[in-house]
Amino acid sequence: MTASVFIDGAVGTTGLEIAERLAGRSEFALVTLDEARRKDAAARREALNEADFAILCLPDDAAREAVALIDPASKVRVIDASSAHRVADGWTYGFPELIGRDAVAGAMRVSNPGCYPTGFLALVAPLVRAGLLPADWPYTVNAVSGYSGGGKALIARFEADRDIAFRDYGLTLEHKHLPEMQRHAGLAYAPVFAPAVVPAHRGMVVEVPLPLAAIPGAGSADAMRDALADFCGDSAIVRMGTPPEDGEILLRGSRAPGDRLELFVFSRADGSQARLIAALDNLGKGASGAAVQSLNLMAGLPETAGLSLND
Ligand SMILES: NC(=O)C1=CN([C@@H]2O[C@H](COP(=O)(O)OP(=O)(O)OC[C@H]3O[C@@H](n4cnc5c(N)ncnc54)[C@H](OP(=O)(O)O)[C@@H]3O)[C@@H](O)[C@H]2O)C=CC1
Ligand SMILES: CC(=O)N[C@@H](CCC(=O)OP(=O)(O)O)C(=O)O
Repeated sequence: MTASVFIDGAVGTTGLEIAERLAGRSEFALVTLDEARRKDAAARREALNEADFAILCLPDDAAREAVALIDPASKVRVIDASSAHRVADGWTYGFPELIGRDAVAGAMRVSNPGCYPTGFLALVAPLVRAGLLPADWPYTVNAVSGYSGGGKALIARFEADRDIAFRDYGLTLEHKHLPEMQRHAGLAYAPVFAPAVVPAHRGMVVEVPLPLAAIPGAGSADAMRDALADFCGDSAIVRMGTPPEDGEILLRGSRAPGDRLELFVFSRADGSQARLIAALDNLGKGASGAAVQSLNLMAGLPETAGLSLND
């Protein structure tokens, strides 16, 4: 049977990439609103309520508005790519590797994780669960993203001003991703989060530095590698990266789209310090790839269908 899918925000950065991943798939039929009607509340209400699945690729306020347009009796199942519902009651956090594939498969309302939290949570949550990192340590997250992470507005800005070599931001220390990082890793404190943007279209590197010798109860770097490998299991999407022989992880301006998330643990020979690093595509496992993975599970299909998992 073919399921209908309405992407609200279909011409935005995330929406377009989801449509690309669904194109040509016979299991899904895309419902589209033309340019004149795509922001019309009545047209959106009808499309939202009649679809089998609605994927919200909208700013937070518009995503909340879309949910309010849904009749409680509607059969529609929702995946929200925005940050509006990531710690909200009644929503399942769409990180199947962390929350459980069955939980996502059975959910009516799924909130897609943020791109930075995807990297952070994959590194830290399994180690907290395994007792290798304490829940009450004040963690730090350093991250760089390609400019598509900021949607159409940031893409336009970076493409208009080729002189920006590095953009440090989040300087109020109140980034919207902090609540989901804290909640879904089960931490006592929100991490100190230092995000930045570089002049690459897509891709991101998320890093958690660990002064292991000073962290009460921290496990060894080897034990962390083993625990993260267990977390990856036989997933085709999340895997341990091969440590680079040249000792560097590059985010190339020409990075191809991809839906993988790769995890690394680097450490000093004396074991006193480690750096946990996650590499992903902000538009892949960080957004559109994750939404399609959850959609696949909700539709009872293999989780990797339509995803780009080539090296
Ligand atoms: N880019 C990324 O890497 C990631 C994005 N996200 C999240 O996904 C969501 C979408 O982001 P992104 O695709 O980057 O953003 P974009 O700005 O690229 O796209 C958003 C789209 O929503 C449309 N829109 C805005 N308001 C309404 C409305 N009231 N009704 C219908 N359409 C509307 C916009 O229209 P118009 O074209 O006219 O502006 C635009 O096409 C955001 O919440 C974002 O935070 C999450 C993870 C990663
Ligand atoms: C580079 C850049 O600006 N990135 C965005 C986050 C992208 C993302 O994950 O989107 P959500 O808004 O859905 O969480 C930011 O820092 O706000």
